[in-house]
Amino acid sequence: MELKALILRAPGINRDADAALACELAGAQPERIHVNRLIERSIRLTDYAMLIIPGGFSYGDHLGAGRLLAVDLIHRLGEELERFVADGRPVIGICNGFQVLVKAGLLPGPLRQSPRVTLTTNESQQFECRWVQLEAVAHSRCRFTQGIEQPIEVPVAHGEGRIAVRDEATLAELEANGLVALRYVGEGYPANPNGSPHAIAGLCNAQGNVLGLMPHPENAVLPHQHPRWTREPARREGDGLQIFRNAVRYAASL
Ligand SMILES: NC(=O)CC[C@H](N)C(=O)O
Repeated sequence: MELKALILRAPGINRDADAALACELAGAQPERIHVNRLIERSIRLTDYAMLIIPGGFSYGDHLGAGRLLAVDLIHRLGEELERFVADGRPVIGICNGFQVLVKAGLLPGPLRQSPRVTLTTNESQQFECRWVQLEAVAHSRCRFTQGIEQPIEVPVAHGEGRIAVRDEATLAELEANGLVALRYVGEGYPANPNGSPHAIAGLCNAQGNVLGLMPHPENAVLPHQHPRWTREPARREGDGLQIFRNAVRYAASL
């Protein structure tokens, strides 16, 4: 069965082709769709099995990374998106896409509750661009990190990747409810590139079907994307592909 993945495009989004390749390698059929096509209803979100919001600099990161695209999503596509999520369909926001999901209130959710989590400027006060190690949190509710038992290597490239929470209780709640999906491996900077508390790299919603992460698994799908691919034993594929494969498998099971 053909499983269609909607890869959202918007002004300034620039990793849509990478996300499309990752979906294709994972067995889905990606379509890169501009947000305006959804807003004018010439294309329906509900015709797709999964949604990917890729990385980039949507609307030039004005008013804070992800903020303006989040406004589009809440105010012009809110109901459709809410239904999509409630139906349990996979939504993955990568880097700028994660920022969009958080600023739209879809992560950690529930939508329309006053936001207690945001993403803000890296502690280093600079854009961080390098490969990092990630671990999947064992007891997380996330559907797409299941079975990832070894640390994985993927790149990061962001200026506003630090999780900020309203209070300690919020952080404790994220942990206790299994909403922390991924962490950076290693103590402090530079292993944790942005200074997020508890080294959080990715969050999911309570249903586990919405994942947002700062690193870029879509740029770690082919063996030769890895920086040591000529020096280390042959890799069959990039570590990031597991996340997309899990999402496709889960979407197919719905
Ligand atoms: N690669 C990205 O998606 C970057 C996200 C955002 N523009 C930032 O700098 O934080």
